[in-house]
Amino acid sequence: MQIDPSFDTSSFMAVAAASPSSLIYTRSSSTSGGRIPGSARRTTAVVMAAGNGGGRRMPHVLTVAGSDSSAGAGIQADIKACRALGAYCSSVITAVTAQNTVGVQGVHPVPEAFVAEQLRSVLSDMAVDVVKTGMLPSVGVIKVLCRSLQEFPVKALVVDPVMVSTSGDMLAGPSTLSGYRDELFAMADIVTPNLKEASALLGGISLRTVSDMCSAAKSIHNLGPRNVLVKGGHLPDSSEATDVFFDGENYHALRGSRLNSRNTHGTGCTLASCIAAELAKGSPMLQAVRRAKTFVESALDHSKDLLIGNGPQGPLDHLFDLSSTHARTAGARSFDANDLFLYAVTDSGMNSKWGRSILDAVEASIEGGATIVQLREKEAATRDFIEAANACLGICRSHGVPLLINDRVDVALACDADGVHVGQSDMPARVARSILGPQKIIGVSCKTAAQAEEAWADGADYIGCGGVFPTTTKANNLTVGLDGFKAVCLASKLPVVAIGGISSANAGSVMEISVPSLKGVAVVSALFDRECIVTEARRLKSILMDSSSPHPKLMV
Ligand SMILES: Cc1ncc(COP(=O)(O)OP(=O)(O)O)c(N)n1
Ligand SMILES: Cc1ncsc1CCOP(=O)(O)O
Ligand SMILES: [Mg+2]
Repeated sequence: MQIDPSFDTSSFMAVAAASPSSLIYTRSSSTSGGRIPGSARRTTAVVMAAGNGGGRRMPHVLTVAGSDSSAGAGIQADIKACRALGAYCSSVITAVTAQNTVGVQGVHPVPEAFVAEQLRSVLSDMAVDVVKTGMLPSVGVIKVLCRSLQEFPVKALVVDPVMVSTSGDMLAGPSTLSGYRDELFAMADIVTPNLKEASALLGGISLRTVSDMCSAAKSIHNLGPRNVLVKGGHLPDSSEATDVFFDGENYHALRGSRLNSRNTHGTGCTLASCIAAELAKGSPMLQAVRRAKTFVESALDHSKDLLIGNGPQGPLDHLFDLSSTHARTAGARSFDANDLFLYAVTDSGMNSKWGRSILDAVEASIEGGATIVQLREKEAATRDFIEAANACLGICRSHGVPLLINDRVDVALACDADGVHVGQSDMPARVARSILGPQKIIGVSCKTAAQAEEAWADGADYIGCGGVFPTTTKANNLTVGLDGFKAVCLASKLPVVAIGGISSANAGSVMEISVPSLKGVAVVSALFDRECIVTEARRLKSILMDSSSPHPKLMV
């Protein structure tokens, strides 16, 4: 164990506390310094063994970054952002900074050997999924990190090449550029420079347009990372905040509106941490980037009237959703409309045709990328339905995928599913809402703008609109066609998922109508009446990803 020479070792000592699971640092005049006594190490090991016996795993991000005393950026932002997206975040501190909403008043780097020790402590024990880097104050720290990652490989590495703070203060000198370019980038799954950082990495070139950003993304990609996101938040003369994502083949312009707010401190750290959290949860890269961007936009919006500090740059409230936990009891709901992206609806007839259990079918759809599952079991006896729903819930919960029950509010209640989907001849959404309470998800089938308006007024969370195309899965179902579907999307105040006759052959044409309320497609036969559900789900997802970019791909 390393001790910082400036640390007053005479006044602290590590002792094993009476409670076997904790180590407490107490003030003492002993000369045993900061070393963890052998007995304490053994105690820790015993607890570790006991703790590994079973239980719930959480997606785990390790942030390697600097501490920001104002808690708007750095380690503090990373921990809050990861938690907001459902990931655990451990932290290795590379520097302690004194900063506030005015600027950075001081930087105190942590000795490289102690960064190495922190890395070893976390990586050797905690089953980290994704490492995210922020402020790396020296080439030495970068080298230490690379060595640690070679010794303890993780699933993904997200590199935010932090150099300058939002206030314009230097956080890592130009000497770190070679460390990024020659060592770290080759190990990175994604690098997320802003315009200034991209320019610095490329020798100071000027970046003024989206086309410049594409060229910069390509040049940075040539340095080794698998993906590059150049953030254009500071692009001059633009009313939009366009980021360019490059995966080595395609460029995606990810557009968002530029929000006028004083509270933007830490948005870069937050974005990279959200990407890391999404990757840790299993999202593919582009989806992780999109979700991260959506989260940052929401956090910016929720924080625009926050008053913290007297300087020009205030922090975000990353945990704004906690306030809606209180609001939820008063009516607001927890529902992420992005979950409608690839909506899998089960069919027992198709499962028996292919000799599959409902459990295997649901599991395969999730493995292939389904983002929400609906059990539509028209023939099942109530008891069997509840049993199947309980089993499917186990799978869905372990993957963070919501599970809805079609038609049967009683079954949803019995198994505590995430919600229900009801049609125009099922229980009215208003009644379902009063029975299920404010936190459950409620979807309603709508074929007209008037029905969409009613669903909204009844307190639904989303609408399913179709059949967009003819289908044999649902008898006597009226087809609304792409035009009818688009009209409902335009009128709907709720997010919309398309349904009816959708397959990999036409999913692109649905998403390309590009109305903001359209969030995804719901499919039955295109997944469950196929030989390999995983393959079909993957195929559909990749079509959806390619066609649902807010703006067409930019090819340069
Ligand atoms: C997502 C989604 N949209 C529409 C439906 C159809 O529901 P409904 O109109 O009640 O018809 P049935 O599915 O119950 O036959 C759906 N299930 N899911
Ligand atoms: C349940 C439902 N509601 C409207 S169309 C439909 C069936 C969709 O099935 P498929 O995806 O096989 O066309
Ligand atoms: Mg129904």
